[in-house]
Amino acid sequence: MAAVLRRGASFICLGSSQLLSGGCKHGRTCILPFFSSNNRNSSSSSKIKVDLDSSTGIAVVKFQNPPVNSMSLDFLTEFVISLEKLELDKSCRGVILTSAQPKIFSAGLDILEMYGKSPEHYAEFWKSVQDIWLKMYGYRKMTIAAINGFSPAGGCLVALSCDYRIMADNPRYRIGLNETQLGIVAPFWFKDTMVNTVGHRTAELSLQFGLMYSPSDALKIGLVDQLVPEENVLGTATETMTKWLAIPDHAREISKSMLRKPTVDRLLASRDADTKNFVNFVSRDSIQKSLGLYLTMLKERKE
Ligand SMILES: CCCCC/C=C\C/C=C\C=C\CC(=O)SCCNC(=O)CCNC(=O)[C@H](O)C(C)(C)COP(=O)(O)OP(=O)(O)OC[C@H]1O[C@@H](n2cnc3c(N)ncnc32)[C@H](O)[C@@H]1OP(=O)(O)O
Repeated sequence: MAAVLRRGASFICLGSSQLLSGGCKHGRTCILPFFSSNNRNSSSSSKIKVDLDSSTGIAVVKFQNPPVNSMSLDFLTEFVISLEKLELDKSCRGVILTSAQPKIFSAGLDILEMYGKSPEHYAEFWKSVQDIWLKMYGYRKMTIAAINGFSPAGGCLVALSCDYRIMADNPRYRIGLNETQLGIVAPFWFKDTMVNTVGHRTAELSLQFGLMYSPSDALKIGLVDQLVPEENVLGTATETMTKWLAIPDHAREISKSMLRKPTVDRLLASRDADTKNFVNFVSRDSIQKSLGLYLTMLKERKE
């Protein structure tokens, strides 16, 4: 089991062979955070970097999983633990998600986690995908996606699960739920998240074609809320967060919950069936073949 080590203002999770303290979620052992007295608390595990400024209440969570921030099981586990920790931290009021990788927000789910593995592995992976969406879509604190690069499929879902989306105005970037182009199907909660953001008709076109939108088209359909020059993405996200934080937390939080809880509850009511569906679907020979061809296509593009 991969170790999650957070140094400085942080906590440490280790595999079961290195037990150090009481249990935490995800079957890992955690030493809970120790914060220094200054206003900035930084922590960096291998794939997620967290920088919390407790004087403003704003945390920046950076994806750092080169080359493309694909969401592997380890990435998702570290990501959900970071969000949980920030949700419990009273000095944090809002979270900005962005990427430490140039030109890529996230390439979405790690296709290698869905290819050539056992049914048990697919189930474990899918539960971690559900976990991150449930955490993000129902997150109590304000969230902004600062989308500084390509954002297909799972990357788009993460952005859609935030309260506000700011994207770099670079015409080369793309964002969208492109699952059908890989020969797979976005599950109902990906679809619900898209419908809740862009409306039913746009989602029909978007999901069936697996459309990837340029930043200006994404703005037109309401998939993102704002475009800014690439170098201003994080700065604008911080300014925007400051404006949102002028709203009393409890009022914003209850409003968000009223709007999103029914969507979250749909998955909570059928998590096991959804996992079984995924495992059956992804284990099919035809789906494995599609994913294999897509991986080959990604590699051959470079040659
Ligand atoms: C009815 C029942 C329904 C039940 C539900 C069933 C199924 C639902 C299933 C799944 C839902 C999945 C959602 C997803 O997120 S799938 C992932 C979709 N992602 C993509 O399509 C993105 C693919 N990648 C790209 O387009 C480009 O890589 C990108 C534009 C992001 C970056 O381009 P760039 O040129 O910079 O980099 P590359 O050279 O292409 O890539 C470098 C390296 O990384 C590998 N790679 C890229 N993306 C992924 C990925 N998502 N997973 C794993 N690996 C990835 C790529 O192959 C290169 O590898 P290498 O050649 O260096 O070894």
